[in-house]
Amino acid sequence: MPHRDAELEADSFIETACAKVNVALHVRARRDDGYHALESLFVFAEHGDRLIGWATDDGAIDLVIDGPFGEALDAGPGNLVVKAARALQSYLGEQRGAAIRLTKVLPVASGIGGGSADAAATLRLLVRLWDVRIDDGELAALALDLGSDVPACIASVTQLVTGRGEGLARHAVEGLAGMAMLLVNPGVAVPTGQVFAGWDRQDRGPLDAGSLNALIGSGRNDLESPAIVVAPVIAEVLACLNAQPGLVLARMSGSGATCFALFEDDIALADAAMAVRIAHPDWWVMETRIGAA
Ligand SMILES: C[C@](O)(CO)[C@H](O)COP(=O)(O)OP(=O)(O)OC[C@H]1O[C@@H](n2ccc(N)nc2=O)[C@H](O)[C@@H]1O
Ligand SMILES: Nc1ncnc2c1ncn2[C@@H]1O[C@H](COP(=O)(O)OP(=O)(O)OP(=O)(O)O)[C@@H](O)[C@H]1O
Repeated sequence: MPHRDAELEADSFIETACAKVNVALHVRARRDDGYHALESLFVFAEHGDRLIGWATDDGAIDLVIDGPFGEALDAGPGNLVVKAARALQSYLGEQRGAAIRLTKVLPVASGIGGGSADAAATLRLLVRLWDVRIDDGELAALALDLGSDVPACIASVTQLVTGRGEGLARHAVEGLAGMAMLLVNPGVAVPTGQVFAGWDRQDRGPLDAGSLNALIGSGRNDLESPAIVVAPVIAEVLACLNAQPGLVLARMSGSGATCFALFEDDIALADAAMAVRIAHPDWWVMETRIGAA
């Protein structure tokens, strides 16, 4: 029997788990629950991990992982895809299961929320596969239980995010959507908790996300310094990006180590991507653009 391309099968659904980028990330306070109160502008890249899924009748959640960063990940119960599926099943009392293939394109533990985006994409995928309805607020609560970045990854559009990650407001900034963006990771996994623990507890003030100029001029990533202590190579990535012609902004995303660079146009983006790849062939480089507001 000829091999059928899985993507052509009528009963499968596909979701993209787009990379999250914190254009600015202001840490305002350490909360009593140990988490930090943030103010951050989240944007999403047009590219990310890919999930394809089929509904099954036996209640099992079967995950297989491939892709360039697939080997770094276990497909067992600790995987955020499996955790998200189990959480939704138990919330819904759902008897059906799913077979899911995750193609891991984004580096793991890298500040661009790959795992969080996978968890959110899994929730979206299963809601479609199982044809179930769930209230937005209930879905957001399920998502927050899986990780602070997961609620914002459900909609994967530009949002102003506050609190630990639970305060979400859609927030278009003129000029941002469609902007050429380079993501660069030097290959060092940086644990989020360790970076927050290194924050010096100095509140450097609120985020002004009113315009691109404000985000560039007065926006910060307060986790940059503690992340550089954990992974000094981040400073090298930033220096390399800051030296590229046509640059609009270079900054670290999340808790690192991935840094992003926004460019004036596609040519500057392509030139910078090539320059970084030649200078640092071992770094991960992705050319993309900022998705819809
Ligand atoms: C740095 C960001 O990526 C910015 O978008 C997020 O705040 C982190 O989100 P995340 O990776 O989903 O983080 P979680 O899995 O919820 O938390 C990992 C660890 O990071 C720390 N953490 C996380 C979020 C937050 N607002 N304050 C924290 O202090 C906590 O020590 C927590 O145990
Ligand atoms: N499907 C998954 N993809 C990536 N990481 C996963 C996944 N499942 C579990 N994990 C675990 O989750 C942790 C965080 O992964 P993730 O890639 O989301 O980090 P991050 O990019 O630093 O996120 P953030 O920007 O939210 O801090 C890793 O230690 C990883 O082992």
